[in-house]
Amino acid sequence: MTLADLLPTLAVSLADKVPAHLWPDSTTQDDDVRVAGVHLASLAATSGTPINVLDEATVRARCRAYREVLPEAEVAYAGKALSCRAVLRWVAEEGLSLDVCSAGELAVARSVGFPADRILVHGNAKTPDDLKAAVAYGNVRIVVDSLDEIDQLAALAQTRQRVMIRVTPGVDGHTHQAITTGTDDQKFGFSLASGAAEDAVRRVLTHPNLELSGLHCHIGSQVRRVASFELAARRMVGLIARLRRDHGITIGELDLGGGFAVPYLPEDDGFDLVGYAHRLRVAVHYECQAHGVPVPKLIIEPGRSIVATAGVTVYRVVTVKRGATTFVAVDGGMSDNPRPSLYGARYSVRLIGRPSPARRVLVTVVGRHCEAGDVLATNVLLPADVRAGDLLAVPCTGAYHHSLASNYNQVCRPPLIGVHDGAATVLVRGETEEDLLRRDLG
Ligand SMILES: Cc1ncc(COP(=O)(O)O)c(C=O)c1O
Ligand SMILES: N[C@@H](CCCC[NH3+])C(=O)O
Repeated sequence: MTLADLLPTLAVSLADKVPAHLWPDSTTQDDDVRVAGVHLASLAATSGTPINVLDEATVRARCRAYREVLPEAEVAYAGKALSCRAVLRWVAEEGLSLDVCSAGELAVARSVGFPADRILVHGNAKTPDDLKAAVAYGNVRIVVDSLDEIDQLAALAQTRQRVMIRVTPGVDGHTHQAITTGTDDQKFGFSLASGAAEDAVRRVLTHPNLELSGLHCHIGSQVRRVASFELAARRMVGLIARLRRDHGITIGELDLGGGFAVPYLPEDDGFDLVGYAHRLRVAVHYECQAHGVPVPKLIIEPGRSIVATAGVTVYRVVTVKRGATTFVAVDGGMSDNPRPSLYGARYSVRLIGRPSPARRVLVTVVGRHCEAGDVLATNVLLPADVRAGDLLAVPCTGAYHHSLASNYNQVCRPPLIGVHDGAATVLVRGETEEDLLRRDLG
């Protein structure tokens, strides 16, 4: 065999290997992808497709990484990224707290006995049911987001209720507009610049059954720039100092939210967690010293970065249409992953389950839904002989996939399958048509 014979094969195997940092920690790649020792193609053969696969060890490792870099902080997992009993048990066991944003997320927390004093309840428009569920849970912290909510909560609370105030610090996270939450003039929080945040503090103080335990801000999701987090932290400490000066209040807890970016594409850098922790600590301590206020207990709320790279989705190719663009259509789509249509999100994709010596070509992977915008990945390299029946694996699907999934076109939501030590366990079963029909009382 000559080198020329070998080169295409070499190129093929290199092209197929989506870089390791996009997969769960335990992944090995050859013709197939194995996660925690489980062959994804075999799993797809037995479980059907699409499937969302989740590596327990990766979730636990990310939890530990946050606790290690900021041991003095409370780390609250933002359950909106992926909320199910198993994941909440894992994060509870790893010593994390939990951020929930609805009565439904609280119900999942309750079902695993998540400790109340480690729960933070968010939401810009908490319904009366959300507030009742939060109060009934007992000893949670409720992050209030409007003057209406403050009064409603005060009317509901039987005993003293701990609250935090969500502040909009006027900081741009430089992320997609739909997930930018720290700038002024938007639906979340009380603006710092306009004085609304101080008005909210005053309102809380008028209610003797509300106890102000801290301040909160969250500048957005998939934020890469540490400088944005730093700026938000500095502004929040400035507010803490003003509250002490003008109202004699000492703020004990400062929650700086989540939003830490993860890589989705080979060229994406990972988030510099160690650098973040260092710069945040320095910024908070420096500002506190400058203003002469005690350093509050810090809280952070990572969601995506705890679960995103722990997840892989496996689809089966239904059909391939070759034209100016090659459309590879799979058996899922915007119902299990609306992120490309919502945020123009991009993904890496690879063929699994069979070797292919064919040259690599640029294709667009699309879903099965009745919308031209139902695209999963544009311009990804797949073997030119990709065909119906093939399996495709998409990494980085642990966050905001299972939790954002819908039943569009009456398509059943896929199962969530946990993998650990060579074993696969169904964590959340896939929906069936009976599930869908059970709700339809017509
Ligand atoms: C209040 C709050 N905290 C934490 C998060 C978690 O963000 P991420 O999943 O980007 O870490 C969010 C979502 O953006 C949020 O709204
Ligand atoms: N759903 C968004 C993140 C929302 C963040 C929650 N506040 C995403 O997939 O990127």
